[in-house]
Amino acid sequence: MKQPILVINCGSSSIKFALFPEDHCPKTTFTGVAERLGEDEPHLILHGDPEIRIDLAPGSGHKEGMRAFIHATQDKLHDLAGVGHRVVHGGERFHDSILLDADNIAELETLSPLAPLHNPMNLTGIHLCKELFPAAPQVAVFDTAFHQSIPEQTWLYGTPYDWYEKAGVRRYGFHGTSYRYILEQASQRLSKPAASLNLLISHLGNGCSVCAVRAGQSVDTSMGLTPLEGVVMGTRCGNIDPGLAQHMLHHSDLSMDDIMTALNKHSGLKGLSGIGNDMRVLLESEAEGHAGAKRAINVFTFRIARELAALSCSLPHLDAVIFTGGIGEHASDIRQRILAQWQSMPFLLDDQLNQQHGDQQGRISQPDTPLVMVIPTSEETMIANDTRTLISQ
Ligand SMILES: Nc1ncnc2c1ncn2[C@@H]1O[C@H](COP(=O)(O)OP(=O)(O)O)[C@@H](O)[C@H]1O
Ligand SMILES: CC(=O)OP(=O)(O)O
Ligand SMILES: [Mg+2]
Repeated sequence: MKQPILVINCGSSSIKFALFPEDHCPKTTFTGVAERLGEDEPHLILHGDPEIRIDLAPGSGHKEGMRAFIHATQDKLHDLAGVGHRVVHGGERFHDSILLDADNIAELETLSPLAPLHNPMNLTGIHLCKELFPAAPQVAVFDTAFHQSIPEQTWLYGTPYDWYEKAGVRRYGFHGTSYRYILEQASQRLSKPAASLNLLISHLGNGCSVCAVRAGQSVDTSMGLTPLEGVVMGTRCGNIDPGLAQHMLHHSDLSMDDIMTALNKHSGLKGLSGIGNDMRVLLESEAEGHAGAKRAINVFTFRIARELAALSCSLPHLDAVIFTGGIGEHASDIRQRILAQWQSMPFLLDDQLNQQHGDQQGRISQPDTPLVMVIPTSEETMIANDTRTLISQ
């Protein structure tokens, strides 16, 4: 094989790895995932036939997961043409994907407090690859880049304006690489130019957000200054009253740091259910009558419906609602319950198509009702494409 491109997609609790051929080809040659990092039973899965599972030492985090992947696949990682990294927060400084150098890596370090569950891990990957593959150029692809088109009235908070001027307090939005991929896919599947499409896209993974795309551009999204704002997620609370933090400071023995950790890591589906953040487990538990699982799923689906309805405010009309991400792609019951919670819209799903996660085009709705689609995302494909483009310039 010619020189491959390695893609590293560091999420909050997982790392997805993919190896792509250097020439233009959307197919991966190899993929793997490190999961449950920093939690119980962290492990690495190398996809293929047979699939290989490697258990990591208890307490292993992103660095250990990445080292284990590179160790287990070193025979495939010779002569890399380049490495593409997902970087979640690009702040106001990075509007597009970049070739990494010492200066912009130093600038990236300053953005870590704005995405504490992500950017430090993204930088871990960048530093490790620099050490292990010193000859390979590295590229950063930002979640925030797709949301540069959001208008000021939407990205400003109602806080004192000098907080924005002095401290960069504004809404940025995330999961943009996924939204960019879904927009391209929707354009192909609907045979319409991307610039003509008005969409609501729901990226439901461990982190969850929704995005309004008007005429092919992001015009609103649910995440804000950090990936904590918006809908209820796996372990994150989503929108809350900021007064809640002071209330908890006075009515518990928690410090501000403890409260932030709770809002980021012990809230959402995990905090509401008391079981965990894995939607598969929650659906099974709910079916067995677990009250916490039912409560968590009800709050989760309602908050997503509410946010979708709020974002529809920016669209002249709606061409399609699209579900993606681990939950959006695989949990038919969750999709159905979200749409049922949006009472003013006449959504009508085709049960069979919903169960099978869409027809060839991805459609799950009945004819002559608002179009609803399921499209599997691939942030890795977008990262590989941008890496190819930047390293060949
Ligand atoms: N078959 C399934 N049914 C329901 N939920 C699923 C299924 N497969 C994956 N999920 C859920 O998807 C979520 C993880 O999504 P993913 O997009 O892989 O996350 P990440 O944010 O780490 O990239 C988990 O809540 C997981 O339970
Ligand atoms: C931005 C974000 O929440 O990413 P993830 O879903 O990978 O945690
Ligand atoms: Mg993700």
